Amino acid sequence: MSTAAPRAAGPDHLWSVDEHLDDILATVRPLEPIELNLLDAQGCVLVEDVTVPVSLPPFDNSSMDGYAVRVADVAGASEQHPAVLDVVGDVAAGQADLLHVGPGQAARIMTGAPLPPGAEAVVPVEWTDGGLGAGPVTEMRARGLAPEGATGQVRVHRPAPARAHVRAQGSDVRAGDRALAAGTVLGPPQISLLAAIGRGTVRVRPRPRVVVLSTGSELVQPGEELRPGQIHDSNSFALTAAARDAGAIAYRVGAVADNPETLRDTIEDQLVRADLMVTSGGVSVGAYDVVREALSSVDDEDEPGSGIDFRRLAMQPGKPQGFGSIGPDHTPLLALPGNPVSSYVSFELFVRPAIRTLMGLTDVHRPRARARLTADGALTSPKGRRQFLRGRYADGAVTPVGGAGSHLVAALAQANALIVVPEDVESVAPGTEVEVVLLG
Ligand SMILES: Nc1nc2c(c(=O)[nH]1)N[C@H]1C(S)=C(S)[C@@H](COP(=O)(O)OP(=O)(O)OC[C@H]3O[C@@H](n4cnc5c(N)ncnc54)[C@H](O)[C@@H]3O)O[C@H]1N2
Ligand code: MOO
Repeated sequence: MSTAAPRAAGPDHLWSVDEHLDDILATVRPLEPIELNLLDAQGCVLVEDVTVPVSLPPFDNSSMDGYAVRVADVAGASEQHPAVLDVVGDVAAGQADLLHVGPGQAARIMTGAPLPPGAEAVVPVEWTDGGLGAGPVTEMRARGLAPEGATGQVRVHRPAPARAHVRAQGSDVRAGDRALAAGTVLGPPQISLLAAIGRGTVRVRPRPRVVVLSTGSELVQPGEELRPGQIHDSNSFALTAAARDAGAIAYRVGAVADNPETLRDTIEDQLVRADLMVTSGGVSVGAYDVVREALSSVDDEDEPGSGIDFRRLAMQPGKPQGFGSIGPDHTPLLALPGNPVSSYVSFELFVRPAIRTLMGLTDVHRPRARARLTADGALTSPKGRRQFLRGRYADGAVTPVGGAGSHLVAALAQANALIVVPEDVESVAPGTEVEVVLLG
């Protein structure tokens, strides 16, 4: 990451959602490319043009289980007047020593096997008697059960033009072609192609390593009993899952108690495996808001250029936020508010684009759509705040789920979209067209 951008805004500045996002995206830079094994490169952005070294298919081969024949030998063949050919042997996929098919001869051939010299076409086994001397068959008999199938005679019931059922060398890609362009995101089909052309490794931008840690002395890990005043830590799970969903390798650090020294030590310990750090909680104005307390002072003599800026945003939920960099490598850190819906919405709007920028993706944002609001009554929204309400989107309509409260995790679990209510809108009537962020 480059040195944290100087932040001109004063402490009283109310940041817009876009200003905060711009600040993050202006600071976070794509990770340096590395060479990765194919499967480790899944979901990553390719940084090299990949050239095909050897044509695909590498040789003419059969697309059917059948018989490799000479066109003249099967011309005019029918079930009443079959072409009777001598079977010179089998050609299986992977076979290197090939038989020669001469006039009046056929080789039994399997799908993917090289077309043997002399043969010009393949007739599927269903067009023959399979060497059994009766009518048409539907399949070959297994070699172990009927070894005699590789010899004897076969009756062919239909003619075949030259190259019938033959997949030509280079009909897929040719040596020297560009298989994939730099900038391609490697999904399963692209990984298939790379493997097919023999590439075991590729040069890509790696998945960012994201360390997620939650703060709060009230937090207990799921599976453990709650004592009075305690709640289960859900944010570290939600944010870790969301980071993975965004493409990151995410490490969840269990909840850290509200103690600034412990928090600073924990963050310093984690920096070694982090390309990005995400914290939840402790960014508001309370006396126990540990992230703010511990990291406000990080803009220190040890790490010039580092620092976390705590700010208020004109949004709801997600008003208090922290952003900056930390440690010798200026690792970017986003400090999200603790309310579960606030932290999740903040992730979607700010952390996800940061992760995808680190990956070198150009498409870093969730898709958006216009939708007709379906609701029992008008939605209300605080003046001067961009509100992100949870909703269920389908077929061009969106229905709010739950209210605006940023503790409503059950409603969040029902949502598949965020309804965006702009800063200057205080009421939205049912039937109005609204913007939605599709959560996928
Ligand atoms: N006087 C003011 N109080 C608050 C303001 C304000 O402007 N003035 N802002 C409110 C807003 S908005 C938010 S959002 C929260 C943010 O608070 P913090 O980031 O300091 O978060 P905490 O106080 O640590 O926790 C808030 C809430 O969330 C629960 N929580 C925290 N971590 C987790 C977790 N990992 N899993 C589940 N739940 C978690 C925590 O128990 C609290 O209930 O501040 C408001 N206050
Ligand atoms: O902004 Mo807080 O995130 O409204 O609950």
